Amino acid sequence: MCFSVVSVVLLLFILWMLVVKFRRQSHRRTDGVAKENNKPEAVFPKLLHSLYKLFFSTVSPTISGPRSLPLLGNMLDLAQDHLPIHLTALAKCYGNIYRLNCGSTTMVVLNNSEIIREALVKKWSDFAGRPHSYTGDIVSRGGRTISLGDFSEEWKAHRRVTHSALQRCTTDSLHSVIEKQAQHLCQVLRDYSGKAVDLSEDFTVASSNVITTLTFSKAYDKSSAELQKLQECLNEIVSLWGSPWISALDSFPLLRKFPNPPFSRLMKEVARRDELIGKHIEEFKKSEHKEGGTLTSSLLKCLEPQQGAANHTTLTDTHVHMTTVDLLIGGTETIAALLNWTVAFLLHRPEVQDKVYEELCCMLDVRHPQYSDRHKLPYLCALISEMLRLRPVAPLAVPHRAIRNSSIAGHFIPKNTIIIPNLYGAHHDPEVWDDPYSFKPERFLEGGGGSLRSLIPFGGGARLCLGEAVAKMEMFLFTAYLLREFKFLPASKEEPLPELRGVASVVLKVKPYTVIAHPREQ
Ligand code: HEM
Repeated sequence: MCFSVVSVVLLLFILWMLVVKFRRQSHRRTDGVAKENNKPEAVFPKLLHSLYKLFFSTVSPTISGPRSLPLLGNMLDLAQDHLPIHLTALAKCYGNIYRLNCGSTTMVVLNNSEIIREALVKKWSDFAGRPHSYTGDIVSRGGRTISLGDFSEEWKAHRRVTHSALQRCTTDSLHSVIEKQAQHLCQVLRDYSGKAVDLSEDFTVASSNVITTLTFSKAYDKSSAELQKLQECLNEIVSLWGSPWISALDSFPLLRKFPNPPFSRLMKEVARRDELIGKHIEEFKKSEHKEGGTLTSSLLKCLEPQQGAANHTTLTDTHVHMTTVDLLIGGTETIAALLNWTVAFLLHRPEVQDKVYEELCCMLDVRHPQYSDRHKLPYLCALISEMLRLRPVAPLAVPHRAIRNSSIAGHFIPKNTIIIPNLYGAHHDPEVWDDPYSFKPERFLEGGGGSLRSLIPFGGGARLCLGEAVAKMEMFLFTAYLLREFKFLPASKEEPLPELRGVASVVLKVKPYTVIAHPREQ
């Protein structure tokens, strides 16, 4: 009863706002066509169209989905605390492709790797867009990040230039940068002298240092106030932006008129982020590394006018700034979360660590691991693949947008439909994976039945994770160094082992836990 009253009041309020909006719009227009529309009868078809969009989905009627409530649509589904698990459960009822409504937006959720591949890889040019959103524009300075920018000539130039700069760094220096961080991380763990600790911050510092070294030739100590400020601010932005309080503003514009403390915090953190990164770039421009082979120096060079080249790029200082944001956000919490998941799962199956350790000792003897050793270390590689399968740290990738009318799995998908690739669901599909919820690295050994083709933790197509090569090298070297040097033991016999469901926001993280890093005898 109470719910119905609230719904009716909200509906009346929205109707009133729409009438006011259309009346204002029609008064503002002055051209001939607009004068036609000034007639009150032209306002109402538009009003009806908006209401129609609000209530009814326009995707193929053959795509089913959970019941959509008046006005709220499927907001309650989208506000679930572990969205990837909830979306995967919905796939059991509605199939591998289903629809959700949110305000006037229609979303199509894809839950199996073949369907995801069809949209992201085979039909990449139809689905390479990103949704335009009010809050996304605030976080990305009007869509000027690679991750949130829509598919356009400017975005393509931005991605191309960053991709080549990253490739150059990967060839020239990435291996030694990661090795240095892996050795430093091992030293930090040795210094704990067998104490039970939460390692998540150490993993964050190590992965963040890889990115700051690549971009600015700078690495930080865990105690650095500068690093702490930056990490705090980026984490806060990611977690606030993933919260339903903020996403609701994209689907229900009227809510922007009301006070929203999480949104005010988001604005404050974005301003703080821009101040911190801006300071870094200005310091870098003055430093001796300016001419060196870092990613930022390559990007800054692209902005300089080339002799004889007419307007060679549309990129600006803002793009360089936002590339740093993209790489720091994309490249820090993902790797840290995956390392943290790996240790958590290894505590549940300690014999896996022993097998990796034996393989490392047998193949490398006393030598440090190199990325080129990966072909000799199948068990270690199987462990990494299994972690990427079980806990894809970007479980719902980043939403895509259909930039033209298209189809997926034979269903009509109109332009502007939002596509959610449920990578978590695809990696737990019982049709593809035997015993999908169990931690079994052996499935990726020869004859184990695990399908590398169905493993899509980095997405695919035009929007394939830009840091895939960096991430693979980091995962390999960090895991090899850690498992070579330490045996991870539970904090105590009394404490329960880490909980493995995790907390899902933009990044899927394990809940905090403590662990003992016991040094192996060398
Ligand atoms: C295990 C680690 C990682 C995983 C699982 C991962 C996964 C993903 C996924 C699923 C996407 C979205 C793809 C899509 O929209 O279809 C993505 C995008 C992106 N990732 Fe990663 N990522 C990882 C590490 C990194 C690293 C280390 C960097 C930077 C060095 C990075 C930078 C980016 C960027 C810039 C994008 C946006 C690409 C675009 O929109 O064109 N990621 N990542």
